[in-house]
Amino acid sequence: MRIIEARQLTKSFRQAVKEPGLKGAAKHLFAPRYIEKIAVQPLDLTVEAGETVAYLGPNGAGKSTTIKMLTGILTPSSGTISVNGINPYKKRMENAAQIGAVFGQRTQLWWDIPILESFSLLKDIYQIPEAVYKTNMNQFIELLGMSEFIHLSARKLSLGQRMRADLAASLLHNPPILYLDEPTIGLDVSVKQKIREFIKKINQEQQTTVMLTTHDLGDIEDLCKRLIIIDHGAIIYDGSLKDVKSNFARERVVFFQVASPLPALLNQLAQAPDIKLDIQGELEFSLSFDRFEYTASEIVGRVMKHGEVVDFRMEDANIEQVIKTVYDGNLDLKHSRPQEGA
Ligand SMILES: Nc1ncnc2c1ncn2[C@@H]1O[C@H](COP(=O)(O)OP(=O)(O)OP(=O)(O)O)[C@@H](O)[C@H]1O
Repeated sequence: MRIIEARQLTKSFRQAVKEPGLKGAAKHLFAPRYIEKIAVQPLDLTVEAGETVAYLGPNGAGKSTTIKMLTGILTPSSGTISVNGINPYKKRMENAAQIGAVFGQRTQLWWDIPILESFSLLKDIYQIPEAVYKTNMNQFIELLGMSEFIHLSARKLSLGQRMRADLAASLLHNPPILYLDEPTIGLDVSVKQKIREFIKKINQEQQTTVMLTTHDLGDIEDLCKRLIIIDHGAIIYDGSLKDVKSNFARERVVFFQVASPLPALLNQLAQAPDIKLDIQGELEFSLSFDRFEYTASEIVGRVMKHGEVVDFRMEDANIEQVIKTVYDGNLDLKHSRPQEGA
């Protein structure tokens, strides 16, 4: 079942153009100038119930704007959205009842009252039946290890404790959809693990649909079967973590062991601008190259023309580098192509 469906969704903002300094501010006051910033281009997005999706992209790509439209905080400039059959910006209250959301720095807990009382207020706001509330509370306190801080106010909690309390708060009303913004940022390894296990359990047991933004490869590997990458407001990739590597990992390294030194070849390669030579020993060296420019067999063939190759092995850029490239905004789409053979 399709739980989130957006068609040709766009969002533009009017941004003020101001010259720097006092003079610029004064000029803007009398003759304001604006440009239209397209944050989201016509975007089609479908998420099935029970999926866990990582929504990634560099700063300013349009992630928050999309999520804000899905949660009903922002009205789209054009296009349609249906979240569990509801138009989120027209029926904001109804939409709020069916989603949970944890947005990084902002908390939905009351700063100065004990967590337990915040939960109790949320129970009233969402009109959660007593039995559901009790079951969820007990389960969340245990799974997220919250018993030692449940009587403290949000103000007194560490970041990891507050994140756990926020996560629990967002799920008290059993929403079928959960939006998470950087759920493990700044947390230590054991808290990260707890949070990931909790999200996984909720997803598996209750079929909660999860959509999250994260810089953490561990979150993606542990939780998300599907990745959507957005850049300049448009979706540039939608698929698995494994396939993102074959689409975007550019660097490939081949390590060689040769029977005798190959000075002519090495001299020639040292001058090639697009192949990087790294000498490890008299008979061992590696060549790094762009796999969208060369195939590994071309590289191995070149070396074999000059002498006997005893052994060679290949390494691709790791997935961590690919995710870093996503966030640096350096994915080269022109050259991206499906997985090639060696
Ligand atoms: N309220 C606003 N007014 C004007 N421009 C905005 C507004 N909100 C977002 N933008 C612009 O829209 C573009 C997309 O921003 P958005 O916050 O969606 O990106 P993002 O992918 O979430 O980035 P980040 O990872 O930095 O949070 C940016 O160029 C941003 O400057």
